[in-house]
Amino acid sequence: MWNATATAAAMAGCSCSSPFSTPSLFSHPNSNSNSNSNSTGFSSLFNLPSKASSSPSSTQFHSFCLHRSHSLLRPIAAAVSVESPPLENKKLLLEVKDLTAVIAESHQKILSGVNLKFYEGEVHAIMGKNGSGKSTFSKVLVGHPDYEVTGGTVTFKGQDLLEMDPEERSLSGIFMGFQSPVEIPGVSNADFLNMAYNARQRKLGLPELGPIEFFSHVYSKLEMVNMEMDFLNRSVNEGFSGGERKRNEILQLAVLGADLAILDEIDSGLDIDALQDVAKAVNGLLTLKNSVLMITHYQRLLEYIKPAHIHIMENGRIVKSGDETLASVLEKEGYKAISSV
Ligand SMILES: Nc1ncnc2c1ncn2[C@@H]1O[C@H](COP(=O)(O)OP(=O)(O)OP(=O)(O)O)[C@@H](O)[C@H]1O
Repeated sequence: MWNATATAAAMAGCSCSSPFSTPSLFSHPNSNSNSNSNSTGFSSLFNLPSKASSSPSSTQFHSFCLHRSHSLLRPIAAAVSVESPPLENKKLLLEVKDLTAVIAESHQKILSGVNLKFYEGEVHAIMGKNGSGKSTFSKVLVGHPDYEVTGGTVTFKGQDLLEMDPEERSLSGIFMGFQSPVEIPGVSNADFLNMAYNARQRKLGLPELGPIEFFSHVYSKLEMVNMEMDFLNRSVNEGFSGGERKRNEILQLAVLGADLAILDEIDSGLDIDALQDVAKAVNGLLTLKNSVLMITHYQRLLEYIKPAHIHIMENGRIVKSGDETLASVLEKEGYKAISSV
């Protein structure tokens, strides 16, 4: 099922019915919270004008996906890679083997045998021509219902990811930041985040946070992405500019956390300052355990968030992998320099 955790997970970068937008996660206003946050909400607590209500319905969350985990995040400087331990000490985070997938409705093949190995704490980037399958790959990882896996395996933290529904994927620590973040009219950003956070806490058997405690948690994250407090009171992504939506995705990631954050074109539509803010925030979330998979068309993002590995996708599979020099070759010579055909 695609639910709030999924939504949250998806909003944090996924797609739809479970790790991110699950209705079940939002359907317990009187659950065992230490704060009754769902019924009170940020708006009333802080006297913010109530532009958005605080009661998202399950339907509102159904078209999202999302992500997250709540690992502790250690800030580091922007444009600085986390120093990796030697390979033999690294733990395998994600292993994709011969993954094939089709569009569920039409059975059109999009992924034709993706292979990828990802260790904890690593940053990877996937580049490739328009339509090569990058977004499809990321959506398949979070369990987007538009796609059907037809072959191959995906192991995440030692578990069969393909056996999990989208919400379980989110709860297991995958977050997806979408290329086109979805609006949730009538639901304030703060209440959405608080509910998504508490939904995850509930699922993990951890204490929930009421509006006041949650405000402290979210306030420092706002600073991280250089967003004004007013954004907390606005409906999720409604009326946000393209750049504000991208910042909001990273805010969700910062609030919810993730072992693996998948960021689909997080740099698109960002001005130079916003790109630096977003990159700094993402770098601030990296630890020896937290990992990022970026999808991008541009080398400039990779100048701020340094990937250890760059992969080129073509016709639904990874045709070349290398270090950052691959991005420089692409920038100078285009995809013809590395095309497999
Ligand atoms: N739900 C869908 N319905 C129809 N076609 C789809 C669907 N999802 C993906 N496709 C098609 O699959 C191909 C790969 O799409 P995808 O979005 O994964 O490419 P991409 O590499 O992310 O492209 P871009 O760089 O332009 O974002 C495209 O031809 C796209 O039109």
